Amino acid sequence: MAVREISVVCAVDCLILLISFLIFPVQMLKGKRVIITGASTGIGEQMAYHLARMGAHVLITARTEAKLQKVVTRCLELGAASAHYMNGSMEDMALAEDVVKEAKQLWGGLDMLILNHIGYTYFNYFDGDVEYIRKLLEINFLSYVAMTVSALPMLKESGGSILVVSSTAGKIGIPFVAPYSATKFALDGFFSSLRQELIIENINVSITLCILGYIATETAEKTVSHVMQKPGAPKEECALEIIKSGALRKRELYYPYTIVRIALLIRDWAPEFLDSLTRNSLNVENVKKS
Ligand SMILES: NC(=O)C1=CN([C@@H]2O[C@H](COP(=O)(O)OP(=O)(O)OC[C@H]3O[C@@H](n4cnc5c(N)ncnc54)[C@H](OP(=O)(O)O)[C@@H]3O)[C@@H](O)[C@H]2O)C=CC1
Ligand SMILES: C[C@H](CCC(=O)O)[C@H]1CC[C@H]2[C@@H]3C(=O)C[C@@H]4C[C@H](O)CC[C@]4(C)[C@H]3CC[C@]12C
Repeated sequence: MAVREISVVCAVDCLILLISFLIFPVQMLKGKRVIITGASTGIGEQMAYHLARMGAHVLITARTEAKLQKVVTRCLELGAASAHYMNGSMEDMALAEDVVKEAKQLWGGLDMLILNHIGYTYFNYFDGDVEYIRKLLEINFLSYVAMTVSALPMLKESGGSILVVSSTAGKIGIPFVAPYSATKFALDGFFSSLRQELIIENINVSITLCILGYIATETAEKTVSHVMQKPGAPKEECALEIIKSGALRKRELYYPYTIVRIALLIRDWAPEFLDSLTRNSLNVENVKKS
């Protein structure tokens, strides 16, 4: 991409960030009751910290209790109105429902449900393991549906928001992530259809689908840095953009905006060209069949 294009892209990004900052008063989240799943590390952890700084009540989930305890402690230091955790695997649909019950127990209601966790994801040629796909669908998709079903009554009462964290791999065909991509495409199908039904029924619950490019989290860098030709985007800024898009009840978030938005535009007008661009954006020679 020539220098001129890069400067235009950066200028557009800066303008978008400036506008969204100007129209997003941080006090919007003060006192709000928020569940964040997958918040022991990565983007989820950063979302918990941003919400804490905004004075929200947070209930965070993941499997690793020790990490959750540290995040809760940090959230309280940062100014959270309250901070609690529940640990367990989202393979267990009962846990998905119990987290929502805990929010009702703690707060008597819920304002924002942030569905963010994912199960172990490899970055390699699909190995034919159908059982792995079944398990990943349970963790990355069905648990999101189960939590939504449990949370909807409280969200209808509060006029709240559902934030679904997805990926460009949930909108376009990217090699080496077939099982993961299937779970993210499923999220788009289910939540985009549910959003239509909520509008038809005049139910004031927003659904924001967050389409993310490569983000510099520890897990992602460990998994793909050897294949990526550019560094990931900052997880802290990504987390803030997710929260802002949900608070402003946006239909979809694209982050990094320009990269993801251009990819989706090319997808609709020249899909084969995008497929070629995507393959060329990776050091595919570094992906060794396991
Ligand atoms: N990083 C990136 O490049 C991109 C990320 N995204 C999306 O952003 C979201 C967050 O990604 P990222 O921060 O990188 O992920 P991380 O791997 O950093 O964090 C994943 C979180 O999910 C938890 N988790 C893992 N397995 C389970 C399980 N079985 N049950 C419950 N919780 C579980 C982890 O904690 P624990 O292990 O303790 O359970 C952790 O808190 C995901 O939805 C991902 O698809 C989208 C595009 C790009
Ligand atoms: C390579 C993709 C970016 C293509 C581009 O040119 O922008 C990345 C976009 C989404 C990434 C995957 C993702 O959604 C998160 C997964 C998180 C796991 O921890 C492992 C890494 C991911 C499979 C990650 C891999 C790079 C992307 C496909």
